Amino acid sequence: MTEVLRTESLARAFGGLQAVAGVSLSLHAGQVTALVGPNGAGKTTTFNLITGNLRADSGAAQIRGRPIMGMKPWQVARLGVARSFQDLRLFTHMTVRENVLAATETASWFWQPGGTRARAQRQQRADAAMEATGLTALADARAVDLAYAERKFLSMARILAAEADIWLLDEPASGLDLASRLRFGQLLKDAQARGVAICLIEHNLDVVVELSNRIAFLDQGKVLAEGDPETILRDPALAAIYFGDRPQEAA
Ligand SMILES: Nc1ncnc2c1ncn2[C@@H]1O[C@H](COP(=O)(O)OP(=O)(O)OP(=O)(O)O)[C@@H](O)[C@H]1O
Repeated sequence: MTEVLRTESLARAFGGLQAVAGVSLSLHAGQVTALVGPNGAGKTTTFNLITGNLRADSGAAQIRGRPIMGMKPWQVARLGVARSFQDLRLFTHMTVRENVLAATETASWFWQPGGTRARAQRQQRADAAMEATGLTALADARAVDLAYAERKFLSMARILAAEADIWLLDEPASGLDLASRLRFGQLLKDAQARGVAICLIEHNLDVVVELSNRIAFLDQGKVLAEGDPETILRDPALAAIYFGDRPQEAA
C-alpha cells in the first residue's frame, strides 16, 4: 500500500499546554484512517500542523517524500491535500455552485492560453461534485439558506471538486441523520476505491467502525495506539480514556 503522507514527531505547544506532543502518522492511498480520542487530544491541531494553518515547534511531515514543514496552506493544497473544518468555512453568501467552483481555483484564468478550456473543465468538475453530493437542484441556492446536512455535503462537494488525493476531514459526519450518513459513507467508499487517502476525525464510534480501516488513538497530544478498529475499540484502557474514566496517575 502506497504511503502518501507521513508525519514524524510533530509537536506544538500553546503557552504551557502541549497540544501535540510528538505525533507520527502515516496515510496510505485507498485507506481511511480515523483519528480518535477525547476532546482536546490534539486531533484538529494535528491537521492544522499538516496543512500549514499552524506552525509546528518541532517534527517533520512529508507528502510523497517531499518535506512540507513551513509551507503555506495553499502550497500544501497544491500537493493534493484537501481539508474540511468542523465549522465548515463555506462562503455563506455565495451560491452552492460558486462555493464549489471556488474550490477548483488552481486552474488557469480564461484569458491565459488554454484558459477557456480550463474554465469549461472547472465547470464540469463543479457539476460532477454537485451531482455526487446530491446538490445539483440547489446549485443556485445560497450556502446560508441550506439545511445543516446540505451544508455538510457542500463542504464535501468542495473537497471532491478540488480533486485532491489526500483528504483530511474534521468531523464530517457529525449531526447527520442516518440516511445522510449512509450517503456520506458511500462518498468515502467511492473515493477510497479511486485511491484517495482519507484521514477522518470522528467521535461517533459507529461511524468509525463503519468507515475506517485503521484507527490512530490520540490522547494528550500523543498517539497512544494504532491498529485496526476492532482491536483498538476493544481495548478497555483506551475505552476508559475515551469515555473520561481515566485511571489515576501514580503520584
Ligand atoms: N489556537 C489555540 N490556542 C490555544 N490553545 C489551543 C489552540 N488550539 C487548540 N488549543 C488547545 O489545544 C488542545 C488540543 O486541541 P485540539 O482542538 O487539537 O483537540 P481535539 O482533539 O481536536 O479536540 P475536539 O475533539 O474537542 O475537537 C486543547 O486543549 C485546545 O484547547
